[in-house]
Amino acid sequence: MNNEVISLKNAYIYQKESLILSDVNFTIHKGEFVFLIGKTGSGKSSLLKTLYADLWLEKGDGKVAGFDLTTIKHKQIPFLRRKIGIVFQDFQLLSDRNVMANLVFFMEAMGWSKNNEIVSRITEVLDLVGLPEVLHKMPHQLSGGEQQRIAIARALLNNPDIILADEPTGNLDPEKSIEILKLFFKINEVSNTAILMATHELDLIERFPKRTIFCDNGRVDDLT
Ligand SMILES: Nc1ncnc2c1ncn2[C@@H]1O[C@H](COP(=O)(O)OP(=O)(O)OP(=O)(O)O)[C@@H](O)[C@H]1O
Repeated sequence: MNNEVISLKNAYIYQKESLILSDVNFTIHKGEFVFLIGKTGSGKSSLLKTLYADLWLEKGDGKVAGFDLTTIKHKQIPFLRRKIGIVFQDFQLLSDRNVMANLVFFMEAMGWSKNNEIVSRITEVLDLVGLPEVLHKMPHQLSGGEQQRIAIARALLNNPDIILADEPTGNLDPEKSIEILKLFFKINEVSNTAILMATHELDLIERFPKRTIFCDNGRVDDLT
């Protein structure tokens, strides 16, 4: 059985006409945890955006969760996104509604319709991120670390094949960053979801060594 969730072969990553990364080659399998490191501006976000089809893969081959990035049609992108959980640095919760309404909004957009299934999945993911009691809180009533946990819960709702996390600890202090990283390790272990986490915080990687892919000078090296 092919258990690849990401595969890039001779891929070239562009932002409009600018070539950002050349000849990118790596594969990530189901259940792997991988760091994506590189300085600011080295192309980590551009690479992740290509993986969730926010940028087109114009040259080379790429597959994510069974979708071919070179031939994917616009109308298939929501189906690709259902197989990927995306976590951003700035959490991106809807500030005008509570945690429950944030998660319900996302699930309805993703096609969930049965109330009992929605409620039971929300309970499961909030338990998994260690925040079962915050359903009725507004985002501004939560700390940064808690908001990021809710964003991670949201990313887990569809039981994705992989989570793509773009600097998820970038807005958090060192102690909270480690808590979030440990939460990703737990999710990776418990649900066997692959995780690709972009960071420029080398101290995190030194402390918790894992497979690491490195963006530098327009190239990507698999350091493992
Ligand atoms: N929307 C855009 N249009 C044109 N160029 C862009 C765009 N977004 C990013 N770039 C350029 O692409 C290059 C890579 O940026 P990218 O954001 O992918 O790097 P990064 O490693 O994620 O950095 P950071 O950690 O600061 O987000 C940079 O030179 C940046 O200026």
